Amino acid sequence: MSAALRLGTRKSLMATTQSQFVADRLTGLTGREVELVGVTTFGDVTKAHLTQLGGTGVFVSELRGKLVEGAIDFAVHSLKDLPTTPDEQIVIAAILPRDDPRDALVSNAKLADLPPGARIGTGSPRRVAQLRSLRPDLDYQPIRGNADTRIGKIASGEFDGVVLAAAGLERIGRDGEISEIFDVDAMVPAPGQGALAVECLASRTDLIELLGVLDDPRTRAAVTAERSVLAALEAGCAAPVGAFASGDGHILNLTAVVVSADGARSVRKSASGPPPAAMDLGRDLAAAMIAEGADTLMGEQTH
Ligand SMILES: NCc1[nH]cc(CCC(=O)O)c1CC(=O)O
Repeated sequence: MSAALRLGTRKSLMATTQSQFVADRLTGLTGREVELVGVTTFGDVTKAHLTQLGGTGVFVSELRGKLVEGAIDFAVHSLKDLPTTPDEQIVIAAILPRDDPRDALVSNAKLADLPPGARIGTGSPRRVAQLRSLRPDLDYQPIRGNADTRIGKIASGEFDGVVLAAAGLERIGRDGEISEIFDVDAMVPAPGQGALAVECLASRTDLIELLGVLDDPRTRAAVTAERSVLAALEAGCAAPVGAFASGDGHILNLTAVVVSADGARSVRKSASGPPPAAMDLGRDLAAAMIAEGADTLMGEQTH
């Protein structure tokens, strides 16, 4: 009997739910016991806006610190929250089969049926910009807190709707409150949205091999293309950049969009290629978008 593997997790409902899901799956596939270790991150306790903290990467870096200290063996992250710049000490040992990649509106009405001036909570420039191009007449306001806290601000009357990832809402059992799920063409998702990544130390070759049973090559190819767009645009998770890829294992179809803050202008492009060339597909698409002014549009963003 080997000792239980320690899985470090943030303590939010979404984080513990997805960590427990991965733990159960790993135990089911390998027989290895997994023990959850709760970690409080600075991003969980501060009241500052995430865009001011340098994005959701704050949640990631403290769990990586625990890996380096040896306090935990592996960690589960929403891939969307992982910076595209690699950390030499850390590897993504597995990317799980993707859940619903789409954005969803939690409200008592569909977006088209909300009255002019309705207050919509979302702090994501990508969501605000794309929502503005669908409904320029609504009032978009930043919102903080875990998904359950945000949804609570509808009942309290602070907001008429909030926009969140469908996958996250499903994980915390709040998908019943979704009034509309946006088609990926209307609201291009964030790179990596809906996919979970498992990280461990690059030096733990035994563990990397064990965790590899969780990996889904099709999801990995799709999110590699999406994240490659983001990296080539030199953008982070706070940028108004959407990228979504899907494929059948033989061909990968990638669409990416950069939207101006007011939602009025955008650069949007699609390309297809073989899954092993996912990285190049994303990089080349980003280059074509830059040639059409994508970086100028992004340069206009201010917080
Ligand atoms: N930035 C927070 C975050 N990171 C991952 C998800 C959702 C789950 C996922 O995309 O896997 C969320 C919440 C949201 O955007 O609604």
